[in-house]
Amino acid sequence: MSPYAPSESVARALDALPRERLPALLRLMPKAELHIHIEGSLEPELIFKLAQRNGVTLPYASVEALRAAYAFTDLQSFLDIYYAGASVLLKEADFFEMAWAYLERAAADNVVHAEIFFDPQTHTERGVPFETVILGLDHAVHRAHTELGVSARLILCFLRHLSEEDAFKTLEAALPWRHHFIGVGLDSSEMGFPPAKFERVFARARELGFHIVAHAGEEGPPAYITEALDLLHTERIDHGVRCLEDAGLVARLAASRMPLTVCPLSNLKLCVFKTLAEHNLPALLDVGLCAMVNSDDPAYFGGYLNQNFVETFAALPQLGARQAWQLAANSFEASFVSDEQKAHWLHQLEVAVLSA
Ligand SMILES: Nc1ncnc2[nH]cnc12
Ligand SMILES: [Zn+2]
Repeated sequence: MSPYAPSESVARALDALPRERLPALLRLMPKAELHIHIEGSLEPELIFKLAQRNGVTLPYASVEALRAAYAFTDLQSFLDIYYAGASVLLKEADFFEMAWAYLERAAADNVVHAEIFFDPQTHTERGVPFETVILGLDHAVHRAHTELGVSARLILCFLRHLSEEDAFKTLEAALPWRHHFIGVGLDSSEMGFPPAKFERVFARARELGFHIVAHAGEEGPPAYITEALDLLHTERIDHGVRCLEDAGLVARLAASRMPLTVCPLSNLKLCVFKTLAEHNLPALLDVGLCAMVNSDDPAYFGGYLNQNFVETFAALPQLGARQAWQLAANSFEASFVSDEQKAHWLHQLEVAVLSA
């Protein structure tokens, strides 16, 4: 059961909202974004600008040619282009500019809080120091707080196609900047790289006091979700949409209010679901799971957070104002902030519904 059910007056307002006013509510309601890879917010225009500034040659002739290559068949076909795009990031100013652009877009979508993934190994293996990455991102995070009123935190992700030893080295190299990130995660190619491979490095991260999240059940089987829970002791599951294939797992996730950071447009573009109309988000909510909507890699998947909300609700008539509330409330519940902060945003959500 969600601890954030709407009050009676808010429930009445949600039930009375005409369907044509739903997109406006989705846009204006405050929400948290908990699954966004900052390298996945790098727009083609910025890729070309940074390539020119840094003297990096791209295997695409133009912005249009690059965009035309965004026709993915699965996760790996996307990751190949995503890592190529990230190769233009060399200087602290580049990381700042990328994160600032995302945070400005997030603010425009009424995102009041973002927990942002970054992939240090994508950069350190090209010779970019960890310090360059973290200082650029941290600068944008601070500026977003003062200039945009958006709170943001960073989560360091290990690439699961690399070794656990490499992840250990990355964690140790990051420790001088440990106050600049709040958690560790696990991303990149899922199939064939089960969470078990990273059990020891996540144990070390937990010992150090970091929050723990992991991608699981995006393309991989429900067993990977169970492993992430049992071996990595995750506090959230990123994606997790394949959990519905295992009824026992669903009962466990629901009973523990384990958050699932669902990314509908990502699932569509990576062919996890053939159409948005077939997405299982309504089913996830119906069985009582703490799911919410996120953009994953918005520059590659056709939209930022509000676009994800609006397109998903347009495709799925089962999703109405009650579900909009639930998804926003779940995003606050699942965030790594204080209960006082969550209560504050929930109040803002009530105000937004009553004025919609
Ligand atoms: N959707 C995704 N799954 C796994 N790794 C990723 N890295 C960036 N986006 C990702
Ligand atoms: Zn992701």
